[in-house]
Amino acid sequence: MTILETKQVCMYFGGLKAVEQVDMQVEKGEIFGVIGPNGAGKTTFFNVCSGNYAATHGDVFLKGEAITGIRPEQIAAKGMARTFQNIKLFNNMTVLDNIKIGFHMHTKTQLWDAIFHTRAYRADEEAVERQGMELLEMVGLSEYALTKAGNLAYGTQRKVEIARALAMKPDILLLDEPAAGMNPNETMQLLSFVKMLNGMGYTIVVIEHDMKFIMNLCNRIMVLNYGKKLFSGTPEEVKNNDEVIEAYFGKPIAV
Ligand SMILES: Nc1ncnc2c1ncn2[C@@H]1O[C@H](COP(=O)(O)OP(=O)(O)OP(=O)(O)O)[C@@H](O)[C@H]1O
Repeated sequence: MTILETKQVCMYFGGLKAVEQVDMQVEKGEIFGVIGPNGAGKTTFFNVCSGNYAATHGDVFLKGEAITGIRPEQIAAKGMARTFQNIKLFNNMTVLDNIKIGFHMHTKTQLWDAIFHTRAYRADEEAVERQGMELLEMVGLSEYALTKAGNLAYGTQRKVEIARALAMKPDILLLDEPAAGMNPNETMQLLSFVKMLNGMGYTIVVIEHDMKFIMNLCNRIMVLNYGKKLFSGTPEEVKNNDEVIEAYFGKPIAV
């Protein structure tokens, strides 16, 4: 079953064709990679998929439903969550409080309830606290629940950010350069973490520059170059494709 599909997606900034006629199909349960040289259009393409940008042309489908042009929070509510290149945690809040923010999307209480601490508000707070702890336990981060996010090692912050995206109860998770700035040890741990999430049933689409990471992680990979899809295939096929090798400045891809 196709969970995320783009058809002829284009994104232009004035005369600049950042994304040009990209077709992509991500199947349920897979880890799908998006790679390409700097400026190839990867992040712009993600922004179109997640509703942060409205495509100039083309369509995006989530679980068969057209989501082109609808707002990011509506797309998130339909089952797509994402992380960004820069970590966006609240550093002065605990890990648990950061996670709880993700859950509040699903609670029914209003501002009124929060101000007056109504029974409904207290019940929601308790439920969110419990679900937050359950989520942290599920992903192996419960020991950090009461630690301030800003005090965590960089690699752990990244995991917490991914865990917070899971609070939105997504079917599909888009990760934009999750290994950026990590040391080799943190990258290895992140690889296991993402594989574990995939084992739990989450479909994952990931942009990454670290070739070793992407080749070891993904079932299939799409290569973008100058906004266009250059090639799509298994890691083995990508590694051996002449056009892909050429796009990476004529060098064989080191993995
Ligand atoms: N908001 C914007 N306004 C104008 N041009 C933009 C905007 N966002 C991206 N671009 C341009 O679109 C092209 C694609 O950029 P994008 O960031 O999507 O590439 P990328 O493949 O993600 O690059 P990197 O690997 O360096 O993150 C680049 O030429 C970039 O300068």
